[in-house]
Amino acid sequence: MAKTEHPVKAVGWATRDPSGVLSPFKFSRRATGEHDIQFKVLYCGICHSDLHFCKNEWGFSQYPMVPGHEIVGVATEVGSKVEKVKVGDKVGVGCLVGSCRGCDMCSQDLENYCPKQILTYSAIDTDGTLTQGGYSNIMVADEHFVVRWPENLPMDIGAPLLCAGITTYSPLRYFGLDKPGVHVGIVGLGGLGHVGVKFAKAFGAKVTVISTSEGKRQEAIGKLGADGFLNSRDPEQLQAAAGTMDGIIDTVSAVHPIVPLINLLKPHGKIVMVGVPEKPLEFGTFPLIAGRKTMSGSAIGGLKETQEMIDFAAKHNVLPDVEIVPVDYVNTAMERLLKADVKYRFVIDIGNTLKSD
Ligand SMILES: NC(=O)c1ccc[n+]([C@@H]2O[C@H](COP(=O)([O-])OP(=O)(O)OC[C@H]3O[C@@H](n4cnc5c(N)ncnc54)[C@H](O)[C@@H]3O)[C@@H](O)[C@H]2O)c1
Ligand SMILES: [Zn+2]
Ligand SMILES: [Zn+2]
Repeated sequence: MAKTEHPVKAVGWATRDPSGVLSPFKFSRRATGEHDIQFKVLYCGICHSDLHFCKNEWGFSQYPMVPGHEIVGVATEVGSKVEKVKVGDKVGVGCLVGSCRGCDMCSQDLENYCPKQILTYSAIDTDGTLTQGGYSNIMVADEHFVVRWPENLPMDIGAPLLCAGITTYSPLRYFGLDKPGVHVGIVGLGGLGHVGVKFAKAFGAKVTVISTSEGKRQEAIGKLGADGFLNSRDPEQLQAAAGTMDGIIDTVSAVHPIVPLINLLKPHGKIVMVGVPEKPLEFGTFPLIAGRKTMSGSAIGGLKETQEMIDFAAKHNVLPDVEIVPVDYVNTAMERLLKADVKYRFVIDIGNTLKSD
């Protein structure tokens, strides 16, 4: 029988069932092991994956669930063998808290593709208990899965980099969309999309935002620095841009047409799916065949690359646009997220608004 009680008392906001409604929740965290870092959570971003998970839209949610995988705070206790940080240092945890550390993927710093990876919440930990995420006052994780937080990076604004940041940074890098001279399309201007635009611009690429919301045109170009904007509901605009892009990162969270996007690619162009709609997408193969195009997917990033991404963001001032909210606003935030009514990421001010008793 799995042990369910740990010695460290914790509080958070959890959902108990696929209604997805979150409410205060008392639970426990394990004692700090020799390789562990325990930290006081100060900020946690709200990712659309939290919403998919809360409502069991992917079919593998485990309850009760404290979501949150864009977690930033300050180390309060470190195990005797921890080398990465000391008490008082700023730290972050993203989507992963464990992996096998020995497989082919792990040995290439790709813990994100380890078959035994352990997600930050809604997963079974090595001791048989459920992992719980960052909508909580305290966190503990093996130092391997903890990121050192750069001194000059604000913790509130920077928190979304731990998922939205790495999820766009990693495919831009891996698929060679990280240099001047390449034309990158970013589909969906939400949490992931807006950070993707900022990273692609920081790499020197030409960036076109592809969105269903005409209202985002001005902001995409004027504020986020995109070079162009395509309204994906306007076939004429899409036709005019056909065959112009080297790569596309698709961040859309719901079912949407793919063929018009594939048509935007040059021959040998690549479309990388990072959004995870709850139902399958449909597409014919002709648009891929014509021009030997590639369709791929990408999941977050390994820990080495996550640290590299955070350091790059701090150095090049790649900062998410956030709306900071108190923890008791989280259900409203989820409703607004579903309606794409946020510019562009909610971050919960855990440190100042989550009561610890
Ligand atoms: N691959 C990964 O590792 C990874 C990591 C994080 C998030 N995700 C997934 O990426 C997706 C986006 O996450 P996010 O946090 O940026 O979400 P978000 O809600 O902030 O952004 C999603 C965007 O998609 C747009 N959109 C929604 N429905 C649409 C439709 N039918 N047609 C066109 N556009 C539509 C919204 O307007 C919004 O701009 C989610 O599915 C999330 O689960 C994947
Ligand atoms: Zn996420
Ligand atoms: Zn592994």
